Amino acid sequence: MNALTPFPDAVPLAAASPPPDHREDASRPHGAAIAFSGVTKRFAATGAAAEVVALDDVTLDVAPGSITGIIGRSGAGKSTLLRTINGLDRPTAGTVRIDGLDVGALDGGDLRALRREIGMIFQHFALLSSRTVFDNIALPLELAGTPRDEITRRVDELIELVGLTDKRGRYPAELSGGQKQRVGIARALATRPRVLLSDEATSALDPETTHSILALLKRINALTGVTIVLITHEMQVIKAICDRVAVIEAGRIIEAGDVYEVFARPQAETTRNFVASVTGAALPEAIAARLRPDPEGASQTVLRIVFTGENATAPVISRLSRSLDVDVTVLAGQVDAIAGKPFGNLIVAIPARPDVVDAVVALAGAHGLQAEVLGHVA
Ligand SMILES: Nc1ncnc2c1ncn2[C@@H]1O[C@H](COP(=O)(O)OP(=O)(O)OP(=O)(O)O)[C@@H](O)[C@H]1O
Repeated sequence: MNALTPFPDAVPLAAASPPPDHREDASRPHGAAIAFSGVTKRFAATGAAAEVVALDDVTLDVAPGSITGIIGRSGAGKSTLLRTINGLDRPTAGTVRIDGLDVGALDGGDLRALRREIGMIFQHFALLSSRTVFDNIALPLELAGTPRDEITRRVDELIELVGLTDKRGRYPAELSGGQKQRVGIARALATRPRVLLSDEATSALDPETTHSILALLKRINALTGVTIVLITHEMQVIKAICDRVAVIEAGRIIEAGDVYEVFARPQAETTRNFVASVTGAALPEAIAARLRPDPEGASQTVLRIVFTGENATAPVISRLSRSLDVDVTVLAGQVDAIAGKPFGNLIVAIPARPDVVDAVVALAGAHGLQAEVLGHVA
C-alpha cells in the first residue's frame, strides 16, 4: 500500500461533494480494520520513577465497522492502547496496522494524513472556549484547507446530525456537558474519518445524558459504518453499544470476544466482576459475607443461573422447583438485553444436598442454561 495515501479509496473531503444526507453514507462502508500485533509499550525510568510496561504484548483485531470496547481499571493501559492507534504513542515493540498500514512507521505528512482518517472524542470534550459551536466543528476542516462554502455545508450537516441546530452560534460555556460532547462528536466526524476513538467520552456525564450520547454514537456507526474504538471503565457502556469487547489488565488483554459471549461466559475474574456490575449477577452483600466454599454443615447452596437467547424468558425456575420438588429461593437477578439479545441472570439458593445440587445443575443444562455453584451458607 502506498504510504502517502493510507486510505486509497477514501474520498478526499476537499474534492468530494458531500452527500445531501447521512443516509447515503450507509451504502459506502467507511470503517477501517485495526490490528494490534504483539504491541508492547514501555515508558523509560526517569529519576526515582521506575520503568512502566503500559502495554504488554497486545494482540487484538478490531473489525471494520464494529464498535469495539476496551475496558479496564485505572492504569490498565487503555489510553496508551488508544494512543497507539493515532500514533500519539509509538509501540516499543510490535505493530498497529490500520487497513494494513503500519502506524508506527509513519511520520510527517503521512502521519497527518492518517490522523485525518481518525477522529477522537474526549472525557472533558477539549473544545476551544473562544470558538462557537460552528467554529469548533469547523476547525479540523480549516486545518485541512477545505474551501469555506464546503465547510459551511459540512458543519451544518453535522450540527443537524448531532441535534444542535439551535446552538450553532453558542459558545462552550453556554452548553451542557451532553451538548459539549455532541460538539466534540461532530468535530471528530468533520473530516469523515474511518475510525472514531472515544476516550471515556461519557465518564463526566450523568446516566441519562450518557445514554443519549451512546445512542448517538450507535446511530452514527450505523449510518456511516465508521469503526468505533472506545475505552471505558464502565461495563454499562460496553453493554449499551459495543459489538466486541476486550478486557485489559496490567497492559495485557486478558479476555476478548463478542459482547454477548463475554457476558454469558466471562472467563477471567476481572471480567466476571465487570459483568457482575451490570447484570444483576452480584451476590447481595449479606449473603456474600456468609458464603463459604465448603458445603460441610451448610443448609443452602447458592447457584448462579445464566439464561441466554430464547431461554432468557422461559419459566425454568418453576420447572426446576416442580420437577425436582425442591424449594428454590431467588436471591438476586434480572433479565436484560445485551447486544440486542435477551440475557438473564439469577442467583438462587437450594437445599445443600449433593444429589439436589447435581440434579438442578443437570436439569438447568438440559434446558440450555448454565448453572454454577457459587458457595454454601450455613
Ligand atoms: N507518558 C507516560 N510516562 C510514563 N508512564 C506513563 C505515561 N503514560 C502512561 N503511563 C503509565 O502507563 C500505565 C498505563 O496508563 P494509561 O493511561 O494507559 O492507563 P488507563 O487504563 O488509561 O488509566 P486511566 O483509566 O486512569 O486513564 C500507567 O501505569 C501510567 O502511569
